[in-house]
Amino acid sequence: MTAVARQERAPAKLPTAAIGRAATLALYDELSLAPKPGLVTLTDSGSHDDMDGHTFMRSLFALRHYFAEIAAAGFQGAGFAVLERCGIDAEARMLAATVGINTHRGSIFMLGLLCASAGAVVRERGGVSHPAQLREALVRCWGGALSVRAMRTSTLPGGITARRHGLRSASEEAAMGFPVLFDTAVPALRSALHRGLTPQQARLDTLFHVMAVLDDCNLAHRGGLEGLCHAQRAARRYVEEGGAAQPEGIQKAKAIADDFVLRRLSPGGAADTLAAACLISRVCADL
Ligand SMILES: CC(C)(COP(=O)(O)OP(=O)(O)OC[C@H]1O[C@@H](n2cnc3c(N)ncnc32)[C@H](O[C@H]2O[C@H](COP(=O)(O)OP(=O)(O)OP(=O)(O)O)[C@@H](O)[C@H]2O)[C@@H]1O)[C@@H](O)C(=O)NCCC(=O)NCCS
Ligand SMILES: Nc1ncnc2[nH]cnc12
Repeated sequence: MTAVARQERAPAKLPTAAIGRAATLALYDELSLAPKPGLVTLTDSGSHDDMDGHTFMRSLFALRHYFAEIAAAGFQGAGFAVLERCGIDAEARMLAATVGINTHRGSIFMLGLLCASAGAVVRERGGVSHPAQLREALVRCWGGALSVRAMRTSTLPGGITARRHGLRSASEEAAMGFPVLFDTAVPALRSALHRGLTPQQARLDTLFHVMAVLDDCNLAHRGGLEGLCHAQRAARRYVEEGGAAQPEGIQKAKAIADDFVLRRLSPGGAADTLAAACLISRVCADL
């Protein structure tokens, strides 16, 4: 399709229930991707000894109404406190479903904010045509509150790790309008799909692009700065060598996955960012 034709395409009418469904499917897109370095897939637990594919499926099922609810809140122009309440309640449902295991806390936050942003764009325009509209709505509607929130002292592992090492936390990424998501993950996914990679290859390629640049607090929490730098170097090399499109793309990804398991590394923040890019590809008429 030409650029002009793309510009002229009207976004399809998108109800908030469809945004919620897209988020649930995006979490499944991420979970079902294999191989994945250190992360849980449907068939292996990666670097985790307390969760597997079933734990994630239970969590995903428990979250399915949350994403539609928070999209509806965004559609209604709700303030940040309402979104935060929805997120906290969803986190409680996740922990009940997984018996206390943190499967999706980062996704509840990140995909929740994106669903709310999609709801706001749908109210204003009827549908979402371009990823930039989501970023603009996020910053305009809740950017101020997110910046205030990012200055609070977190007592959670990710926040503590970010402070200790001077990294950009999940809250700070959100306050800045998710730069890694919009400037790295979405362009990587778009480019891979346009080059004709399969959806699985495109997601794998995107995951590595994200790992190469994200201050992933899960990696630093488990492996210190050394673990984070090791993972970023491995991802950069993989991308420079041709990523998932190279003939040995899957084998090399498997070798990196084995290395991460030996080191107990798990890029949970990159996994959330991949799921968020998959959500955007599902709700935007033009990716
Ligand atoms: C704002 C919150 C997200 C709090 O964040 P904070 O940074 O204070 O602390 P954590 O909750 O510990 O970390 C945030 C999670 O975000 C993911 N993440 C990590 N780095 C980044 C990054 N640079 N950018 C974006 N996202 C990032 C990551 O989530 C994923 O990993 C988790 C699983 O990993 P695992 O290794 O098993 O983790 P643990 O159990 O913690 O440790 P172990 O002992 O096992 O090693 C999983 O959650 C993934 O999704 C970080 O975990 C937020 O908590 C908050 O305020 N929530 C309530 C409000 C809300 O959700 N509102 C929504 C709308 S406003
Ligand atoms: N598949 C996965 N494995 C481990 N942590 C994650 N956080 C988000 N998705 C994950």
